Amino acid sequence: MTSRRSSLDASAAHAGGFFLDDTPTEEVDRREAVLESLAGTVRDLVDAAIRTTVEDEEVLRVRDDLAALVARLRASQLPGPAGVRFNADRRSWNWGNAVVGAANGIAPPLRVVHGPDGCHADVRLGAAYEGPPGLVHGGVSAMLLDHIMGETASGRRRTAFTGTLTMRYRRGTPLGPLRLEARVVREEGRKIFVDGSISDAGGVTVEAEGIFIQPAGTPEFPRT
Ligand SMILES: CCCCCCCC(=O)SCCNC(=O)CCNC(=O)[C@H](O)C(C)(C)COP(=O)(O)OP(=O)(O)OC[C@H]1O[C@@H](n2cnc3c(N)ncnc32)[C@H](O)[C@@H]1OP(=O)(O)O
Repeated sequence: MTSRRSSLDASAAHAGGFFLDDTPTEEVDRREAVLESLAGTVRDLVDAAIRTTVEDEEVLRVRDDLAALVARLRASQLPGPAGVRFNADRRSWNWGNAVVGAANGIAPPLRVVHGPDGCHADVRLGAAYEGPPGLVHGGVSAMLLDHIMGETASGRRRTAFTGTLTMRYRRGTPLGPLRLEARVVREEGRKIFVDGSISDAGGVTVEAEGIFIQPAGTPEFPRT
């Protein structure tokens, strides 16, 4: 069994909530791809577990097989959550993040695209995100908007925490392909006002307004 502590345990410096890590970008990219492939299978597992109709005995056998696989991954673990890290190239990674974490099988995951006028992301939500029958859970919609709006406020250069997030659910958001959009409306000192929305093929289903705050004393910190 190989153990992989390396520099992922290092936290020699700290900038705007990000921890400096001396892992080279090439190794970060390689490891991220490996964890991402595992998370994809975990996501598939969650969907399969929700929708399975196999007999009880088979469900229990699969449970036991999975417990053995969990024990293999537990053979070497970080002491706590994955956190947010960056290296000397300013490559940042947050593999456990609830919305975009590459290693997080319960993250959709959202792939946020930064553009000149804000951010957008295309995502397909399946059975694991259901609230009302066939529709996205309202809390999931809020979580995804919170993230993309927060990333829009941060603009990959500063830390911005959600202060207030106001949601307007205009109609049910169907499971399936969706688009999220967010843009900065205005800034007042450390306050960044952001609008966001979720749309399906028929138009906007959810609108949100948020006030994101740059915590006092956090430096600007450009990153990729
Ligand atoms: C790159 C990754 C992006 C990820 C995006 C994900 C976004 C998230 O989920 S963040 C997690 C959820 N949010 C949190 O946990 C935040 C918890 N709250 C806090 O940390 C603090 O209350 C924080 C940072 C919001 C404000 O703290 P602080 O910097 O001390 O604020 P403070 O100095 O009192 O106020 C500064 C200004 O903001 C305003 N303000 C403070 N809190 C709020 C609030 N909750 N809502 C609206 N405005 C607020 C104040 O009125 C003040 O305005 P003005 O300058 O006009 O008087």
